[in-house]
Amino acid sequence: MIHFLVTTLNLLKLSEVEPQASGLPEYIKIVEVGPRDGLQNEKMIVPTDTKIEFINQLSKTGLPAIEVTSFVSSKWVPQMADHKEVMSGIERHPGVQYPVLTPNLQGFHSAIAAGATEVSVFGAASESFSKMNINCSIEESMERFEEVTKSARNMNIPVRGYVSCALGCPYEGNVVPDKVAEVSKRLYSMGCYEISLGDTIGVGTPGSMKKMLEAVMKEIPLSALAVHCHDTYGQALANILTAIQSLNASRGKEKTEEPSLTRETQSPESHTYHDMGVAVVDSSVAGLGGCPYAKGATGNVATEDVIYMLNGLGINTHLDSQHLTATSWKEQQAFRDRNIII
Ligand SMILES: CC(C)(COP(=O)([O-])OP(=O)([O-])OC[C@H]1O[C@@H](n2cnc3c(N)ncnc32)[C@H](O)[C@@H]1OP(=O)([O-])[O-])[C@@H](O)C(=O)NCCC(=O)NCCSC(=O)C[C@@](C)(O)CC(=O)[O-]
Repeated sequence: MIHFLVTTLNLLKLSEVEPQASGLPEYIKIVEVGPRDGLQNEKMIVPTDTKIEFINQLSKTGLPAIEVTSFVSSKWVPQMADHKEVMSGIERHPGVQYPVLTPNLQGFHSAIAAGATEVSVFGAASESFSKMNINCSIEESMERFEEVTKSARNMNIPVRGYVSCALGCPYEGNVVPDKVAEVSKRLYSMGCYEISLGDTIGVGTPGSMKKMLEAVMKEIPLSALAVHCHDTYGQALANILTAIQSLNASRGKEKTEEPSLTRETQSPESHTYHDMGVAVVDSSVAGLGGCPYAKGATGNVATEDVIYMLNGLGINTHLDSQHLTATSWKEQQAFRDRNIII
């Protein structure tokens, strides 16, 4: 409640801001990660039909992208063991992207067989986290992702790339921005159309977010970046606000090499991405989330809170926030009815 009141009070001031005048993007694309990042961390397995219903409800809210599941080993993440059933069971709405996580070629082929039309590879800027999360070094992960992006290119499947631990690692602590930039550049160069920078354990602050983005933007264009914030220390909205503000002063190259499938070709509409801040934000309804291999990390930033802030800033998301909040609430009730605690 206090959080809600504070947010409301701040937005009374922020709503007077003109997006263009203040260097904010006109439109921000929300990538909903609740069904994957949210549910992967639940203690109790969410039934497959509940997941499918959850995703079908989310599809009606106008979200442009909903991360559905991950094609990972069920021994590593039992919550995602029903990936094939979920992927093939959901209703697909025109104009909505339904990406899934694929750590290697095996996952990629299973995802495609189940009907996936977009995949995400997920690397890290920390060696220890890479080993704990996907059981290989950063270098080995890049070799696997090269295989995935090569196969994806041949099939015209867009690939998104994650860089976890962009603002800190649960095993190594501090992560230097240059390492985040290096891993991001490799993913972008191999053809990932967008790089989502993950504050996996939610330790970032506006200060560290700015420094990290400055380093990454020297290597890849702003138009290919997304932020993925967890809210462990209540910094997620402040970090997102930092990321979406104009970062012109620190921008390096606007474009290096063009990946085969760009965000513009994937977005439901064409938007202005240049001269503003980051224009893609990952979030999770009801703040679901966490990574099973990042102990202590709490949920993602709540989609409802992000939309509320962006509405107040006059930024378009093309989302029905009331419908979204109702969906989130209804899903919480559905999970509670089945004794699944969120
Ligand atoms: C990557 C592996 C598979 C390597 O796991 P491994 O044990 O090193 O793999 P392997 O190649 O040695 O194979 C061992 C077994 O796994 C199977 N296997 C191999 N690949 C697959 C696959 N794709 N799907 C299903 N099964 C697979 C393979 O068939 C074999 O089965 P067995 O013969 O023992 O029965 C494992 O470490 C894994 O599944 N890790 C997933 C971890 C995960 O999902 N973490 C959470 C997501 S990351 C995250 O949340 C962060 C993010 C993205 O949200 C951003 C942020 O917040 O920062």
